[in-house]
Amino acid sequence: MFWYVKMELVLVSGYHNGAKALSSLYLSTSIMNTIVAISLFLLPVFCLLARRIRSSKRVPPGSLGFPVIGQSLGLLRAMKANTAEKWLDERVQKYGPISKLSLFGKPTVFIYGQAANKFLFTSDGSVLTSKQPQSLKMILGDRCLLEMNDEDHKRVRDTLVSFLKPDSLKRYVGKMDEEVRIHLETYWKDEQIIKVLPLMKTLTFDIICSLLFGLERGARRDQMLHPTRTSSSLLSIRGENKQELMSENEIIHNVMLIMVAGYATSSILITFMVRLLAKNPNIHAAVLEEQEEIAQNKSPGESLTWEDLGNMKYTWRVAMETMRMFPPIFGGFRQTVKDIEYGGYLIPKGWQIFLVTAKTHMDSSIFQELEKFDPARFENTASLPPYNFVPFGGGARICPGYEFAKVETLVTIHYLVTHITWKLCCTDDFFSRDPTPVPTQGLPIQIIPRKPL
Ligand code: HEM
Repeated sequence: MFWYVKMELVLVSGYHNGAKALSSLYLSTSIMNTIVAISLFLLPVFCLLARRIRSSKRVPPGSLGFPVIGQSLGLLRAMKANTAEKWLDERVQKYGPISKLSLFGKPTVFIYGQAANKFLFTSDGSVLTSKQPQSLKMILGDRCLLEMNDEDHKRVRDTLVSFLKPDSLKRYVGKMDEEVRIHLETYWKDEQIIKVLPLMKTLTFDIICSLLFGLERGARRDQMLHPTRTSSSLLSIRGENKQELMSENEIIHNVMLIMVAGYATSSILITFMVRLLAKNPNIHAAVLEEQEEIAQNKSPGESLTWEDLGNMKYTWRVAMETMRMFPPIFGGFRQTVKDIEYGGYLIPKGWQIFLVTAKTHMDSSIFQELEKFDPARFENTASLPPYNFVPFGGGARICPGYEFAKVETLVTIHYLVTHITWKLCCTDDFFSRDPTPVPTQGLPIQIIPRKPL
């Protein structure tokens, strides 16, 4: 702008002062031209620099730490020591609710809270993609749901979810009932001391093998550990016109995902319910009362039905309160597709977002008396403000195994409370995160049979 005004002044003075002024005008014009050329060249550079300076000012506070390592070891150590909440609270105190750090080799922004949950669950693939840390990707494969987005994600998810819908689940109840009984008869007998977590992992693994992959007890189940030899029912999935709905890689990678996502989470939920019921005799008594009422209407050996599960409302509240206090999954990762603004900060394209979804479960402005194990909180779930209680995530990626997990948990707790009692044998009350919560020594308990199965 400046060069243009100056040239106009020179032109006006040249009109009044003759030839001398005219030559001066030519000189000024050529200088002006040079300035214009330089300015045109520098302007974009200047704009770029200005943008960079502005952007870097708006990236959230915090430090990216050492290259590659960043804060990964600090977080992993805190999780092992069961001090992850404290570790995160210290970050919040130091940097505020949104801060940058580096996790698993990537620049990351840590966010939490109801608004953060809503943002993550409602953002589509044009803003955030699902990308897991490299280590998880190597285990599960790059064609599993957690690595897929938009149309691809929808296609594969719709196919998988058909196996997990209530219509399919209604047919599973009898089979689940059988798996649970055989498991309890085999491992939970006499007055012995057993470890709950490894046994629950065996049970939930067996249930998935049998119900989702059609693998009955015996050597064939071991094949699931070698996915390339899998002959699961998922492999035979076809569309209405017999066309293939998923590629072979997609089937293999999602079989792996369902195995891991399905058995590692439900086993934790049931293990922590066993722990909390032992510590809260009144709640154990109320669960027993509900389950005995159902058991009394059954003839010996008759299995539970879908309708019976609908009558286990109190027991499911106990499960929800267990997941509030000890969520099997306490957070997740996404990646930005473009520069985005969140909470007044800029999160650059390609950065990781680390959202600790379950931090709202331990927010005293949402749940009173946080440390109290109180299933009554869930008597009226409609009164809970949205995006605060999110053990199964939310939005397009909400856990498709939610109903499946509910059925296996209710069936297992039914047979546990009606057939045995137990007391904790742990010498401490400790658990670490790996990344799911893991009680000391797998939670040893002394079992006392009540009545035979
Ligand atoms: C108590 C039990 C369970 C809990 C607490 C749980 C929790 C979750 C959460 C929080 C997510 C969302 C992760 C994210 O947004 O990044 C998720 C996803 C998933 N869960 Fe579960 N889950 C459980 C049981 C199961 C079971 C039994 C299955 C299968 C039989 C299963 C299969 C999956 C799959 C396939 C996904 C990925 C969905 C997608 O990306 O679209 N889960 N689960």
